[in-house]
Amino acid sequence: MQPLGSSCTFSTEMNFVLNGHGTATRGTTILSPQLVLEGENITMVVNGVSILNDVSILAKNGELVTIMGSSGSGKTTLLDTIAGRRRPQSGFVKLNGKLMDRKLRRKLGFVLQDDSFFSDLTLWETLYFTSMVRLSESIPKAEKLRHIEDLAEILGVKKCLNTRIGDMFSPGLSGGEKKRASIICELLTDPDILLLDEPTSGLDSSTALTLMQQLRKLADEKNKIIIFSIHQPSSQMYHMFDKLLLLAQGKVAFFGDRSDALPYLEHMGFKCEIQYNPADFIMGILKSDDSTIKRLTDAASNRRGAISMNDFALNDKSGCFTVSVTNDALVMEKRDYEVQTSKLDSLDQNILGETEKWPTSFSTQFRMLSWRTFKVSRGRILHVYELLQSVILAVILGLVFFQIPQTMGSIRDRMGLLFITVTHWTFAAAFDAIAAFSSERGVITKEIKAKAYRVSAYYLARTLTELPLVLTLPVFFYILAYWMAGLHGVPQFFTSLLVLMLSTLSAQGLGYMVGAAFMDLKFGIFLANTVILFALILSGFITQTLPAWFSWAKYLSFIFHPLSAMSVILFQDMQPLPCSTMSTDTFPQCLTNATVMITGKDVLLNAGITLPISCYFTGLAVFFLLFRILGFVALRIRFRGRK
Ligand SMILES: Nc1ncnc2c1ncn2[C@@H]1O[C@H](COP(=O)(O)OP(=O)(O)OP(=O)(O)O)[C@@H](O)[C@H]1O
Repeated sequence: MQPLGSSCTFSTEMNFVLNGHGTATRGTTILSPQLVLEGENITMVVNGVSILNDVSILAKNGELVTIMGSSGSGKTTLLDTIAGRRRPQSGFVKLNGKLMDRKLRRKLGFVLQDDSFFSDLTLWETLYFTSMVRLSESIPKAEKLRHIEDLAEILGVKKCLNTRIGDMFSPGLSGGEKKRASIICELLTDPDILLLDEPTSGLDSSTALTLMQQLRKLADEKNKIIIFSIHQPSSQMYHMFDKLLLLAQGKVAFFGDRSDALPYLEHMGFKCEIQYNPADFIMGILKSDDSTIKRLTDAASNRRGAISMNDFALNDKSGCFTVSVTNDALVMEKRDYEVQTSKLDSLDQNILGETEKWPTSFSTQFRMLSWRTFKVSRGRILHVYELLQSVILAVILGLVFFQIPQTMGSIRDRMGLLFITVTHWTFAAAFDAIAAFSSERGVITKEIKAKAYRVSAYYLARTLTELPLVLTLPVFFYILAYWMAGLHGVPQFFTSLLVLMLSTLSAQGLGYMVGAAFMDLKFGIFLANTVILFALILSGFITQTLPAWFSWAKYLSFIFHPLSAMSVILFQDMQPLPCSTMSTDTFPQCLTNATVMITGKDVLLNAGITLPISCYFTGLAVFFLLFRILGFVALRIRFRGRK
């Protein structure tokens, strides 16, 4: 007798039950496949190396389809291709005969091998965000919350709902709990198809078995298509699978019912002794020498051809069909594929439904992303170390420049204080934004690729939510440093603080731009460092001896504008100061007339600050907007949607 879940689920001898929603459930087994997922002759070549070669796979409702193969055989690449994360050179992925597109991919959940989360969020917060953003707004909130509880219960993580996800620096959930958390994240959206890349890796054998039982239950009770890769399933797990796809060196070595795998391999000369774990036995074969692999993959490929030639597969649309050994089995397969292949085109494509472009509205996405950004960024930007650094640096600066006297000799000191302040917050804000993009890369890439939300909602939520956070420490710093240094004038304090805030936000915008464009921490830091140093050199505060033909370049420095604006604010109304012996180099007029008074205008002219303050504010605003707009463009290009 065929085990439950084999391709004989089509057999009329079995007991079929359709539930009230028209979805077939296994009571329990399906009469006809409502959903058939086909991967058809998929070939993937990267840098001239063939990673997948003419691989086909087919799965129907209620099936657990397992991809096995040694490391590097192409399992992840195949799952990525089915999920639409990678585009094959040739071949297609279809659902009910319809090419998978962005909308159909909504029916699909993908649990990655190394899933990424925000480590500072609790499991509940992670699941809450997912359900609020990825589940339709027509579902009441209470129902979404119940759904979270139910899934947490089913997958055995209810007790750790309030535990932080954690990371290598501050542990939280265990590896197995994280794995189950990522499965719940995907299950929350109730996908018809669930892809899992090595869901049992890193789990102990009993947790792995429990997880497999849960997946089996999902396939049986919720009638889902579940396709996953696995390395070393136990014998007990192996017998839960419906279909097996064996991959070796990117080629199919076998695809068919799990129950047919061992007879087929025996037919090919590999007999599995009764005491062996079949999975270990199969993995052993898949790690054989090149000639054995070639024999297996050629045989699998020829057999497909032979069956086609014999017209067993009829109009085989999938290009993949169960290879069986005995004549009886072939007859059985023929009947299956008659049903399957003839139905692929005629399958009710209405079952695919009209999927909304986005699961939730822009405002919901924005609200939830802001909620999450605030929780995640608050801990990062206002971290106790950052706070300590700001206080210590402000106090040191305040002490070094303590109550600077209003003399000619101190003009340079005051400029130095401004320079240090603006430079420090420029580096801090830019690097923080780059580091944040780099650390979030995994999560947002996964979510945006899954079309969970719009890039614009993410970017807007990110930039607006982080705005007050990123300004908190500079404001705090400036209050301490300004008043300790004795830079007098309340209006001057507030206006110069405004400039510092705008300057910090421009630098953060630069970080967004670089971070979004590259998302590689090392390169991002290198690039931002180079740009900031270049801007500093051009700012006119390090050297004033730029060649005349190059003097315009200072306007391209986003640091020149805030430094100039702050200088205007602090020096233009300065009390005129008499020349001193130290000022003759700086102010030549002191040479000719020692009684001349140096005004704030002289100081500014001497520093090359000649324009009205409004021009510097305009320059600042231009950089503030430009960096942010370019950041958005970079992000859009990075996540340009596939149709
Ligand atoms: N972008 C890429 N550039 C070059 N080679 C790649 C690329 N992506 C995958 N490969 C190669 O393709 C092969 C298949 O990779 P894949 O990750 O699909 O294997 P796998 O079977 O999932 O392995 P594992 O079990 O170790 O996760 C590997 O040899 C890998 O190095």
